[in-house]
Amino acid sequence: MKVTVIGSGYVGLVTGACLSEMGNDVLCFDVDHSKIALLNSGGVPIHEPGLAELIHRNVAAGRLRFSTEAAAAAAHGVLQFIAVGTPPDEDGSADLKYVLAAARSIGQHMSEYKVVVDKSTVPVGTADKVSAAIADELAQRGVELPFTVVSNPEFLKEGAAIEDFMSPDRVVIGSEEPRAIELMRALYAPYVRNHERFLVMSTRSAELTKYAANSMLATRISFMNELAELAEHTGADIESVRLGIGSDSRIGYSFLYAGCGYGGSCFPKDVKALIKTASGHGQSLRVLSAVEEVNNRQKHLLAKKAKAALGGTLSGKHFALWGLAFKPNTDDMREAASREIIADLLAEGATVTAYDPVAMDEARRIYQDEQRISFSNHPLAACQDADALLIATEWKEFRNPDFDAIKDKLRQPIIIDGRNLYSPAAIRQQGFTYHSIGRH
Ligand SMILES: NC(=O)c1ccc[n+]([C@@H]2O[C@H](COP(=O)([O-])OP(=O)(O)OC[C@H]3O[C@@H](n4cnc5c(N)ncnc54)[C@H](O)[C@@H]3O)[C@@H](O)[C@H]2O)c1
Ligand SMILES: O=c1ccn([C@@H]2O[C@H](COP(=O)(O)OP(=O)(O)O[C@H]3O[C@H](CO)[C@@H](O)[C@H](O)[C@H]3O)[C@@H](O)[C@H]2O)c(=O)[nH]1
Repeated sequence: MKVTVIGSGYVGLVTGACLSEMGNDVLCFDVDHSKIALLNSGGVPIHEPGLAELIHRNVAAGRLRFSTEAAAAAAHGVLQFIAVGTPPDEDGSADLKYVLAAARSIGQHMSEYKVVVDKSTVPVGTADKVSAAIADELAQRGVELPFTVVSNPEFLKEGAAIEDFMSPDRVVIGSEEPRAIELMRALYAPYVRNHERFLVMSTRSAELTKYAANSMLATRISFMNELAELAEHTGADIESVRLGIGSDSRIGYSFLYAGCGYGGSCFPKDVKALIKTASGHGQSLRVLSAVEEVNNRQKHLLAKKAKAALGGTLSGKHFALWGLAFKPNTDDMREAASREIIADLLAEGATVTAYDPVAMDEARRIYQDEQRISFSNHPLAACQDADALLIATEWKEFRNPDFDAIKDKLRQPIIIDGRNLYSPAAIRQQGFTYHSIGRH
């Protein structure tokens, strides 16, 4: 099938690469000329396991191309995927300017039937706005052409994006138009082996499903983070509690890890946007507001623990920080807990040496004007003369470090672990003062 993907960011590239892998003829379009130039010269702008290989293979096979030509993009696919960003507005609601610009671009250039697929995460009612934008462009051109707008939210996780796209838990299609539904069913047939996992519903239900999924997952995390605090007060261990409740098949183990807060380009923005959608309808989402509040507090916890561990002041102290990405296997630092931790430490007069296996280029870009943070190419070297080691991301390589070497490097053997990587008893036996989340 001929497919155009509008937006060659995280979701656009994964979508384009995975659709071409199954034999579709895919054109990825982006208004960012430097990004397309990079892709056309064999580069891949994001770190995602398996993505570069997939892109290179399908480009070589002639099934995947990149372009900045809006007219060529609109002409290419009968399916036009919109996968552009929906960042938060100043008030927290999703900013639709990129989505509507993409819709208008289709309307300006299309010359035959198109199925326009909203893959971006968009608030309830956006499919109607996309429809109106395309219809408006067609009217301005004085032409009448058929098109259908379908909602097809994306549920991939960064770091496991290819696998999530290739073997999805479900594919959600919001449409009531049989022709469009059949095209989508044919496109996704190789990926969705269990037909019950191809869920067709109204566009509005599909749009809300995406926010509901992310909000539910964020709720589980904040719930556990709040209980972790209670565990600290009461002498319970949040890890034991996680195992105790996760073994109930109605609850399950996923997304119950307490830590230094959820980040990334999705949970914080989508929780905010859903709260905003509800308030636009005169409804207050009280549970979700608490989820956000708990998460905001959680991101400040590591600096608070560091301050308490170092006698009540951070001024003049130096810290090693392991982990900058918002989670492992990505270089993405959007809304990462590390950013709040760094901000808190610097604000109180401390300095930081940070290490991350893949996010250091991104961090150097973010902190290019900041003298009080430096970077080390080795986790051990980052610990040199630090008053404590802080851990913000659970990269695999942090799980079994050389504790003796860490102790030699640190000024004081203090570890403040925002991801509960080590056994508190074992690490204390090694001579460390160890602070984690919700454990003793
Ligand atoms: N990143 C994720 O893990 C993830 C997962 C599921 C859903 N989503 C959602 O998917 C959407 C895209 O997210 P992302 O992380 O890929 O964003 P991104 O910021 O990585 O990429 C967006 C791309 O769209 C391009 N763009 C903007 N306007 C354009 C236009 N008019 N025409 C062509 N290209 C245009 C930008 O130049 C950019 O390259 C968002 O709504 C996001 O919430 C993201
Ligand atoms: O038990 C847990 C699980 C996750 N996290 C944190 O939650 C954040 C988000 O993690 P994750 O969901 O794995 O990453 P994303 O790539 O942001 O993926 C989420 O957001 C995407 C964009 O909408 C969705 O498509 C995915 O289904 C959804 O999982 C990260 O900071 C994690 O450290 C925890 O603190 N505890």
